[in-house]
Amino acid sequence: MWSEVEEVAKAARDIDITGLFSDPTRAETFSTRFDGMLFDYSKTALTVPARAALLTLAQTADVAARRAAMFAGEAINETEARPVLHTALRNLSGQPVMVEGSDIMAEITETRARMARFADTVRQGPITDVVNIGIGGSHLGPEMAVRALRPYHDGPRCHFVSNVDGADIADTLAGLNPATTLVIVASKTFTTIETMTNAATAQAWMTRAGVNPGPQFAAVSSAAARAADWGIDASAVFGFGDYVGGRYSVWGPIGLPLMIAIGPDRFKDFLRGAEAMDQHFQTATPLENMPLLLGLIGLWHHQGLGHGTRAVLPYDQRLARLPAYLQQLEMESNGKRVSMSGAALSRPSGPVVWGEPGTNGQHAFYQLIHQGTAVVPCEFLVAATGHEPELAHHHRLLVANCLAQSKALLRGRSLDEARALMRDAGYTGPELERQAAHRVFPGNRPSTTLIYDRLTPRRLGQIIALYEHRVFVEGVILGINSFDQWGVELGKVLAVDVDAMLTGDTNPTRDGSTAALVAFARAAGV
Ligand SMILES: O=P(O)(O)OC[C@H]1O[C@H](O)[C@H](O)[C@@H](O)[C@@H]1O
Repeated sequence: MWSEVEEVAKAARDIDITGLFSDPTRAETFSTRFDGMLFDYSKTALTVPARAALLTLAQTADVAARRAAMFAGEAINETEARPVLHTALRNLSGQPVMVEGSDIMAEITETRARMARFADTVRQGPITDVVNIGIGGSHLGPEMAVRALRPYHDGPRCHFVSNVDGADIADTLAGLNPATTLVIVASKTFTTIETMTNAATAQAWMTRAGVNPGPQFAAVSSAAARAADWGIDASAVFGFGDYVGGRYSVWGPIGLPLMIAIGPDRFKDFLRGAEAMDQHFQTATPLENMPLLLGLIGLWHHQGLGHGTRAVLPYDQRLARLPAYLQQLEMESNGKRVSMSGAALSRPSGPVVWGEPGTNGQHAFYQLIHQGTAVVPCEFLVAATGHEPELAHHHRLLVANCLAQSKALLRGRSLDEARALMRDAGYTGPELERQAAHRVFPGNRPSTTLIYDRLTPRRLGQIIALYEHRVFVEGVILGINSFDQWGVELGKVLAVDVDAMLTGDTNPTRDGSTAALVAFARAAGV
């Protein structure tokens, strides 16, 4: 299945990407547009035969059948025996979605309507601040989206607490008024130790201030009974089915802080954007299919060409948390070591994903991207226009920097160009040579750019859904289950054991390193 890709990848190592632009239609041939967005992947070493080999790979892995199975509610999350239906949360079409013979849409629609009523009430006051307590999938999505859509906020301020480190909740609650704060406890399982610890601390904070926490606590959870046991009124508990994975859950009740911040109508626009991407993913031809192409390019760079990481570089300060969000989405989904069957993988699974917004990253790690020894495929995202018309000159500079970076990665600077620079600066002889060597940029470094009109709720929905489906495409072709996360379990179990060591309730372990660290922490008064 991979042999053809391996062959074209071998040939691609000698390709000069700039040379590929001697074809004047390259930018058009290696890009695709959809609903206000242009995805340009022409600044990669992909050629027509290489792309064809990747498309064949997708065909052989039967991505289309797996995609149909996902949307149809088959239990494609095989290690947890569950369907994968986050897409149902944004299904506004009126079409049913069946799970084991019954339509789940009525429940989803009813919950969304309840959320909207709740959000409207909260938005009318006297609540001034909302604190979302959750971690992982119950945190990163709403935090990222709330920040991304700041220009659309017309509700109370939203804050997020995730870390079990008391510093997080202490810093967040400092300055908030318990009488006008709503706490949302967001946990799919309602057992996560960080979230339950923070929720109890928030409850005590309110009680200490003489405020009854009862009416000012809401819960978002699949475990409604546990939320009720915890004392949260059933009318303020919003549930979702276990067919929605944590890192795919921003579209439903986990998105409540976003709905409160921007209002139910705009939240619906956010869903509409994702729904449009779902349609596109299912119906667009392979050469126009943005998630399919993004997934194939991911595989091309990591499994094909062996680049170990990829950088996500949003030229958008409001997307500052997108890299963190994508780290969970991509690495928790595709950071696996066995295939669906349980057999060890014969090729690498998902790459390390990292990034920061531009232009900040330029003044930090872009040095390595341009001149380091590792090639880092870069995924740029940028809106053509911002939300501050009076600051349009800032935005133009932002766009210019984004496009300049992909151009610089592509063209680089040759030794001759560097020598000319040094000559102009007055250097001669061996010193000129030495100085010039430091100023060479190898270039020929691949990047893709997603450019869109502006970051509206709809666009954000499209972008997130695009990345979700990209992860799906990569996972199917790698033959792994992108929807479980067994790798996070062991550390949780051991944390309980180590906690008992820290309190002195059990003897230190035979692992000498941990024993020494525990002893140090105890001696310092942990
Ligand atoms: O929503 P919760 O049940 O509290 O889970 C929160 C998070 O913790 C787990 O450890 C998983 O790694 C994440 O996928 C999940 O989103």
